[in-house]
Amino acid sequence: MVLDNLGSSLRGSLDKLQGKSRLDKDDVQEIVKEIQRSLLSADVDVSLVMDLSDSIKTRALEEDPPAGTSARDHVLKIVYEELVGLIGDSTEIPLEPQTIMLAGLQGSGKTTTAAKMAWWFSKKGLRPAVIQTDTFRPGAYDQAKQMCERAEVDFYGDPDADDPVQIAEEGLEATEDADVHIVDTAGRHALEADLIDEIEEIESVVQPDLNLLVLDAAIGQGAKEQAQEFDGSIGIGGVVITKLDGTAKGGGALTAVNETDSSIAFLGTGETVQDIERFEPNGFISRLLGMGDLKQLSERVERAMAETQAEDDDWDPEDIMKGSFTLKDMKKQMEAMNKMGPLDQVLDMIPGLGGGLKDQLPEDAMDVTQDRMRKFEVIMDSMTDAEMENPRSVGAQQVRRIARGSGTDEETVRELLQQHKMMERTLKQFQGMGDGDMQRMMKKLQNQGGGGMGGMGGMGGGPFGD
Ligand SMILES: Nc1nc2c(ncn2[C@@H]2O[C@H](COP(=O)(O)OP(=O)(O)OP(=O)(O)O)[C@@H](O)[C@H]2O)c(=O)[nH]1
Repeated sequence: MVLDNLGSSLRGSLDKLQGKSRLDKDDVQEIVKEIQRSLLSADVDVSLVMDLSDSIKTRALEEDPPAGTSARDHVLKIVYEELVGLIGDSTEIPLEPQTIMLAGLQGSGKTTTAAKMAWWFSKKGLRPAVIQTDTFRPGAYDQAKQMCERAEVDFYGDPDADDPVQIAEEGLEATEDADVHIVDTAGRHALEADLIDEIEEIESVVQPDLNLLVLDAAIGQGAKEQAQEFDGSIGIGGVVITKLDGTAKGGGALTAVNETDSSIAFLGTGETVQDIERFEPNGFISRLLGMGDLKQLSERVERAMAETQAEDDDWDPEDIMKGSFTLKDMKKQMEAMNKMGPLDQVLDMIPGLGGGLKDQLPEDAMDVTQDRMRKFEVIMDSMTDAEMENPRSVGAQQVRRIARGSGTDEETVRELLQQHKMMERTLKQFQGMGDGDMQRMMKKLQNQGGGGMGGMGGMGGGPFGD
C-alpha cells in the first residue's frame, strides 16, 4: 500500500505523545522527521516532502488545539488534513457516456486497467467497451480480449492490423452501441518520440473526454518526467496507480499527480478484473494512518456476499442470523471472504486493526490463514451433505474417512470442526439482537478502533466528524 510505512512509523511517534496536552518543538521535530523519512523512502519527490513537512511543522506549533483535544489528536488531525491536501480530491468520473484514453509506459498496467475500468462501469449500470490499439506488444490483443470476456464487457481490437489510429477509428464505430469507450494505447520501455507521436495521433481521432496516466506504484522519481511528457502532449486529467498490492511505495505516483496538477482516479490492487477501487482521499488517508476505511470495507463485503448468494439461490446470509449455523454456511462465508480479496487488504480497512494489530502479526500470518482456508475447503468437499448440515454428528471414524478422502490429516479436520463450533457460539450471541443492539455493537467496535487511535471518536462523517 502507498506509504504503508508512514502509518506504522507515525503511530510510534504519536504514541509517545499519549497523555500530553501540548506539543513542544522536540515533539514536532520528531514527528516531522518521521514523516519525511517515510515519504522519501516511498519515493515522494524531495521538494514535495519539504513543503508538506514545513506546513505540518508550522501548523502544529502555531495552532492551538481545540479545547479537550489531546496534543496527539491535534497533530494527527493536522497530518491528516495536510496529506488530504497533498493528494487532493479524486478525479471526477461522471456516470454518463464518455470516452477515456489510457496512456503510460510499457507494463504499467494499462491493458489490465482498461478491462478493470470497464468492469467497474458495467457494475454502475453503464455499457462500456474497450478498444485495444496496442499493435506494439504481441499478446496485448489476446490479453485484453480475455480480460474483457471475464469482465463481460464489449471489446474491439484487430490482431492483424498495424495502424493504431485506424484501429481506434474503426473501434469507435464498431462499438457505437456502448456508452463508455475506454481506449487502451501501446506503451514503450521509455519515453520515446514515436510513442508520444502515436498517442497524439490517436488522441486527435478519439477526442477523449479524459486522459488517464497509468502508473505502476513502484515507479520512483521517473514518474515526474513521464507525467510532464504526457501532460505536455495530450494533457493528463487523472492518474491510475496500479499494483498497490505489491509495493509499499507509490510516492512516485503522488509526485505525478502533483506535477500534472491532476488527481487520482482509480487504484489497482491485483491482477483480476475486480481488483479496482475508486480512489477516495479521505478513506485512503484514514487507512494509511490506521483509522480504517469502513466504506470500502462494507462495499466489498456487500459485493462478495451478493456474488456468493447469486451463485447459490438456496443460500441467504440473513438466514444465519435467524437459524442454525451449519458447515455449509461456513463454507459460503469462506467463499465470500475469498471474493473480498487478500486478507491483509481487508484487515487494513478495519479501523484500529489495520495499523496497530496487523503490524504485530508475523509476516506470513496471512498466507497461513489463507492456506488454512483452502485446506478447510478441500475437507468440506469430502464431507457428505448430512455431515455438512450437522457437523456435531461427525465422529472419530468419519474424521478418519474425511481426512483420507481430502488428502489432509485428522488434526486439520478436527481443527475445522472446532473452528465451526467457535463461530457458531459467537453467532449465537448476535442472534436475537434487535437493530438497536446491532448499532450499539457496531458503535462499540468502531470506538474500540478509534480508541486505538487515542479516542478519535466514531467514523461517521470522516475520522474527525464533529
Ligand atoms: N499485482 C498486480 N498486477 C497488476 C496490476 N495491474 C496490472 N498488473 C500486471 O502487470 C503486468 C502488466 O500489465 P499490463 O496491463 O499488461 O500493462 P500494459 O501497460 O498494458 O503493458 P503494455 O501493453 O506492454 O504497454 C501484467 O502481468 C498484469 O497482470 C495490479 O493492480 N496488481
